[in-house]
Amino acid sequence: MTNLITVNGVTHRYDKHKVLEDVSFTIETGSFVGLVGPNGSGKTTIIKLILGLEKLQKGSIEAFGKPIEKFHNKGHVSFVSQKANSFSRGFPATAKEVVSMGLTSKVSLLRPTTKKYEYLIFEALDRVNMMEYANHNIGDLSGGQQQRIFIARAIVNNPSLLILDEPTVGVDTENVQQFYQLLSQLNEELGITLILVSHDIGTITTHVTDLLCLNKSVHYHGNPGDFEHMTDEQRSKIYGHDMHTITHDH
Ligand SMILES: Nc1ncnc2c1ncn2[C@@H]1O[C@H](COP(=O)(O)OP(=O)(O)OP(=O)(O)O)[C@@H](O)[C@H]1O
Repeated sequence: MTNLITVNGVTHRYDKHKVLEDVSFTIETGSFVGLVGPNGSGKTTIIKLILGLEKLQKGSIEAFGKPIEKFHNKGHVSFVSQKANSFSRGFPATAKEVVSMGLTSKVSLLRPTTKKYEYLIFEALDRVNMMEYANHNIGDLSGGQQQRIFIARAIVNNPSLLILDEPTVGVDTENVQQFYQLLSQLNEELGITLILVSHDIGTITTHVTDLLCLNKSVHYHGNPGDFEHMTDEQRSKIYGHDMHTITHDH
């Protein structure tokens, strides 16, 4: 397997507050990585650095074999944030239109959608089992259905890497398992490498291929099965209350 992302010795501060310290890890092509850690442990910060949304201060990051400073994301990397599913009822866009926004680099919103792009939009809707909701208003859908539409928007460009930040926030508990199954399908059938940022360490270990525990530094990176077989004491050393060393102030 090749490395899609290589993070090497990254340290990051907000003013004097050090939130990441000497963080190194690799994300292999085709893997499904669960990035977990307590509140304020630096998960969003490392994602922002990988996405080039935060300037690198110390260390290096390579994406697709290029230094992050020189990597131009032309649809290779897609991102779904936890805030994606906050559309209010009656928001004036259909599910189909929301998915088409994922194609904006290829197609102007002002031009009528061509047949080729329609096909891509319906293919993405089909992937997330939301074809029948194509013409529904996004605001009328449930949190879980909206999140599926945002996944469709994120995959319509055929990305190699999909990063999801707490995507199950707002998804009903009974639909969370189905949601994780959908992510596994995207990983296994479409070969999309996934990074799933989550607090939900108990549930995700059964779905991901790699577990990455971050709390300012990397506390565990490896097989989720090995992590599951550890004693509570071992786990809590890696991911427990004694790891809440960083205050959460946002
Ligand atoms: N732009 C910012 N300016 C100052 N401090 C920040 C900024 N963004 C994050 N922080 C602080 O940096 C620390 C790490 O935040 P980050 O959002 O990366 O953690 P997280 O693990 O994603 O947290 P959560 O799980 O709560 O989303 C926190 O203490 C946070 O308050």
